[in-house]
Amino acid sequence: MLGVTTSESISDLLDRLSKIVPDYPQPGISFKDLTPVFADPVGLRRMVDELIAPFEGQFDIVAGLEARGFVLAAAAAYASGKGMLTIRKAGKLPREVYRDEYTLEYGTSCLEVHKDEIAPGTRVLILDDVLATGGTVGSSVRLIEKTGAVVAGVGVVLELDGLDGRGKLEGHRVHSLQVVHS
Ligand SMILES: O=P(O)(O)OC[C@H]1O[C@H](OP(=O)(O)OP(=O)(O)O)[C@H](O)[C@@H]1O
Ligand SMILES: Nc1ncnc2[nH]cnc12
Repeated sequence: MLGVTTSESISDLLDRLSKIVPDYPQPGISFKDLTPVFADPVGLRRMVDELIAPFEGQFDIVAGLEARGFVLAAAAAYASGKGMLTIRKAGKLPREVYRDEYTLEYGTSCLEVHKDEIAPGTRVLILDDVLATGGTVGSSVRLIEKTGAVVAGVGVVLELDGLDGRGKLEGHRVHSLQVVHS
């Protein structure tokens, strides 16, 4: 297994591979960089497997949130034999969209989804790398619900404590692989 013992916990694996970058992208923000985990073959597989395991049999499609969420969602959709719902930043989707503006830890943004991408009632598993204020995932929940689909659950690799992202997702099942101090 490429030098990684199978007994290593996901938390230890994330501690070993991820990087913390102080004052990025703004002073005062402690940025949790998961790109080294994406780059590691065992790391990527472990993250994806552990994100989808609690939701097995409970979702029809995996939603990926641009940009880092795409990495996890595409791999998870492939691994579970499902498709991926593409949720993009504003202005990138070519057909009619639902749009939702939100704030996140270091600014404001806007997400969009194609209006006709999924049928009403479709059970959607949302995956992203980091849950901070919950602005991004909360926005995705609203977009998915606008299409008439149903949020089956939310999976994130890192949940930053102290920012109450979970509080914005009341009524939804949130599974995080590691809770970290922000
Ligand atoms: O809980 P929140 O406060 O919303 O923060 C979490 C979001 O912030 C990051 O995305 P970012 O918008 O920086 O975009 P990127 O994936 O394109 O780097 C991260 O990938 C999450 O989607
Ligand atoms: N502190 C942080 N590190 C990485 N991604 C983030 N998204 C929002 N806050 C973040």
